[in-house]
Amino acid sequence: MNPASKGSNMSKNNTLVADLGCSECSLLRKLKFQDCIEELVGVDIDEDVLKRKGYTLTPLPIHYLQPLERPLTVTLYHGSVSEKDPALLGFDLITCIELIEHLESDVLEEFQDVLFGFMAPNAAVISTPNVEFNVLLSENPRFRHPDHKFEWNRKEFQSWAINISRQYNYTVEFTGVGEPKPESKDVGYCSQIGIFRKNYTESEESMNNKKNYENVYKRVLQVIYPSIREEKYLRNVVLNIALSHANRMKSNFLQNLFPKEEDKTSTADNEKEPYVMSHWCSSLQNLAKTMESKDNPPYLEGDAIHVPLQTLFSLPKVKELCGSLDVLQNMMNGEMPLSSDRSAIVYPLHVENDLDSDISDE
Ligand SMILES: C[S@@+](CC[C@H](N)C(=O)[O-])C[C@H]1O[C@@H](n2cnc3c(N)ncnc32)[C@H](O)[C@@H]1O
Ligand SMILES: [Mg+2]
Repeated sequence: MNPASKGSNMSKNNTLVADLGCSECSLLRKLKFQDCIEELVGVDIDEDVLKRKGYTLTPLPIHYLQPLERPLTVTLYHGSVSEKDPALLGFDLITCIELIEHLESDVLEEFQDVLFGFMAPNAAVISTPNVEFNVLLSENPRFRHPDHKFEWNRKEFQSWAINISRQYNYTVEFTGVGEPKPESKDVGYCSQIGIFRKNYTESEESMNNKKNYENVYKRVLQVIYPSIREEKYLRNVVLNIALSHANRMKSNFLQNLFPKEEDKTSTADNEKEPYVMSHWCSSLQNLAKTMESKDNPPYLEGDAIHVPLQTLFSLPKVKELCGSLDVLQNMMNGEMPLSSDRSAIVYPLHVENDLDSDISDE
């Protein structure tokens, strides 16, 4: 879904985060693990780096085995932060980590307007080198990177940020990363950070106007993570939990019917008794007695072990994911043989006969 179609996202649970100048996508890879984020977007003017590193954001096999509880879409765009694209509207947070010092002054001016005037996220984080810290760097370079167009001291960055905040109705506070040693603490952080928060709620009319802008960014990657919000993945997760539990219950039940030699605590006569129907019945009666106190234990009916769905539904995770017994029944239906009233999974005993002889042979 295009984030732009979601309006201002002011009263919602899903969080949209974009990283401008995302380069090798290292921040996006970390943000992927934040449970509240449902849309992650990266933008960079360097298409090659996006194509080279984009694969690191794609789902792994484990994501299919253990789908996320929330939906998560990751999109990478090739484009310039000096251009307005409605794909970047409605975001909660936009980060620009070590980006602005790579922009020529005219591009920086356009970027200011694009970020704070057009994209207008609820919050923005901008980091840039603090040139005062450079005296502590071994080679003491003028600039830390050949592509830097400028490096600001704290006063320069703060006055730029405060001006912008006033102009676009944001509030800004400052912090940084990379503390100097105590004896040099006057130079400030290695990298300085401005955290901007929007002071207003954008009108629907203004949002709608912006949505009409033409899309100029080129999408180079979009991946949708498997999530239990999607029926097929939810079903897989529920069936995995419920069926492994059902299998365990059925095996325990069988074990009680046909105890291994060493498990038997019966009399000497009983130890010699072959596994004939009479033994079966007495085992069953004992089993029934011991399980009477438990809610909905497995039971034998006809020539099949029945595992009640109610028991599986009472597993906390299954209950949370299904919401109602009906939903669990529908998921099981077609997957496992069910009793005629659909209240239990049916495991025919004749299939187990081989197992029985295996057990008694051991
Ligand atoms: C120092 S890197 C950013 C590092 C990255 N944010 C991180 O945290 O690892 C600067 C990035 O900004 C990108 N960039 C430069 N000018 C840009 C522009 N006008 N629009 C979008 N990205 C731009 C560069 O291609 C580069 O990948
Ligand atoms: Mg830089």
